[in-house]
Amino acid sequence: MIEIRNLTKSFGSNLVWEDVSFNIEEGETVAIIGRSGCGKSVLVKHLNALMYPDSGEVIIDGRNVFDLEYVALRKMRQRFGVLFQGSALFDSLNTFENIAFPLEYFTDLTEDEIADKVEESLDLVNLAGTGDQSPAELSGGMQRRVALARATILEPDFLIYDEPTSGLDPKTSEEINELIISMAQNLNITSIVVTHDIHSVLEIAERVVFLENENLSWHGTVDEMRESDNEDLMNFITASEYQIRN
Ligand SMILES: Nc1ncnc2c1ncn2[C@@H]1O[C@H](COP(=O)(O)OP(=O)(O)OP(=O)(O)O)[C@@H](O)[C@H]1O
Repeated sequence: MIEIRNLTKSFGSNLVWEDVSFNIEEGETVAIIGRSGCGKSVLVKHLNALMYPDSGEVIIDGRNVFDLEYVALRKMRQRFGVLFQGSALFDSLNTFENIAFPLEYFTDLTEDEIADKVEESLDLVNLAGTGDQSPAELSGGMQRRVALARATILEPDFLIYDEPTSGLDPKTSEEINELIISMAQNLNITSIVVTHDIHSVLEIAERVVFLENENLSWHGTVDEMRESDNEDLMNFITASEYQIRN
């Protein structure tokens, strides 16, 4: 479990949010939603201490990540995978090499062991046989799947998705949503998804955290969100032009 306790963050005089507290339970998928610039990316960067708060704690397995020293911090960060916005693949490496990269860098596995793992991972994201293609040869959806294979190759406990469906057409977004669900189930990953895409939230998330006006304005289950009378939340959802009430 990840416990976020009373986090406050500002950059100079720009207060991003204050006193944010919520828990992320093991194995669940939590969506972090809110308007552009409300501090979603800044929040997830605190989970693995890529950013430090003004005050507050993030507790993983009983320890505050902001108190960890070099070796423990490195170990903790390796428990996180990140799917970056826009995939962020290395253009000069082919699909196989992109996925193998974390294994080459962080493990002592042999070339054969790495090859086996990469093939397995390609299979899991339905891209078997594409190892020698370059990112430029792949569609946007396929690139996202390669990035997902790379983000999960070290078998992380936690996976952060930064806008996983942005820039994709509805059908491809649907495929990515299904993959996020199957990754969570097959690899028993705890998923944290930053998104504007309410349709995606309804598909993949169990719980929702909504940031607004420098605060955690609302959080609850997806079912509770459908019934919520929180005005800011409803305005945000309405603005996304997606009807969640049938
Ligand atoms: N490294 C930084 N230094 C100074 N200010 C920053 C830094 N990173 C983010 N900010 C500011 O923090 C605020 C929140 O940014 P953040 O990127 O977390 O928003 P977001 O909700 O993820 O937005 P979007 O949906 O557009 O990606 C913004 O005002 C941004 O300018």
